[in-house]
Amino acid sequence: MKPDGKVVLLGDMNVGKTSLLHRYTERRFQDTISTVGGAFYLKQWGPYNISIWDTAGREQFHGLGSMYCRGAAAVILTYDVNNLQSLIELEDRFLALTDTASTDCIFAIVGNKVDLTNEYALLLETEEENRSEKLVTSCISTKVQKQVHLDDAVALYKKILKYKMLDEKDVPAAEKMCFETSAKTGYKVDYLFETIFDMVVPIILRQQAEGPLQTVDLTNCKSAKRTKSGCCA
Ligand SMILES: Nc1nc2c(ncn2[C@@H]2O[C@H](COP(=O)(O)OP(=O)(O)OP(=O)(O)O)[C@@H](O)[C@H]2O)c(=O)[nH]1
Ligand SMILES: [Mg+2]
Repeated sequence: MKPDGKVVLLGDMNVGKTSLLHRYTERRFQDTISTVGGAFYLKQWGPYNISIWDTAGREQFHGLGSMYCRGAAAVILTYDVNNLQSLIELEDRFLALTDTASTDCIFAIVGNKVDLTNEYALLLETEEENRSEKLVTSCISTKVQKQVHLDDAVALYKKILKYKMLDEKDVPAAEKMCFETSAKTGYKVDYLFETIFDMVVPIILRQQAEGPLQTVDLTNCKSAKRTKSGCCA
């Protein structure tokens, strides 16, 4: 079955990409091993099949990233809120991989592992339905000061718009596209994926209306060759 649209998880090793996808698809947090290459999961969203690609953050698999991003309708750039370097890497190492994504690709920036921070209890307070969880987490004393703040993610989002030469007026607001999650507790994980799926639907419709041309690179190669020989003749 051919997926209608593609969502790609990118980010440094150990930030929790696989754990986020597991949490969403299997509804639990389990031990992971560092991803080799990449893997995808198919999600039925209304009448559409969306593939979610989990990629490897390790440097040695870096070359594969742009291949996974080809034609992507959304890219989820993931960092660890307790590791500033993981946010810096998104700009330095991962952003360029998204050059192969769809021209109207949506970008989300996700800070994972918020459960480890001392702000977590505060975040939960705003979430009425999580009152019981708050009691459990307040017993844990190993909380740390968050290293990366939402403002840093918002700043990166604005840099991405500049890099892509997009106008803030034409894309979803930075505040809407920067998320903080915990794959461990499930905090905001469904919200993240489902917000993205909803936003991907119009892109799927546009991709389908334009037909397969846009995603088949081979066609572009052929027409480029023809033009070249045309010039020589
Ligand atoms: N406390 C906490 N730990 C997490 C969370 N998400 C992931 N982890 C842990 O962080 C480690 C790395 O998680 P993975 O999901 O394998 O990370 P990844 O981004 O897929 O890493 P690569 O596949 O190497 O790119 C594992 O030990 C997870 O259990 C989270 O939200 N909170
Ligand atoms: Mg992984």
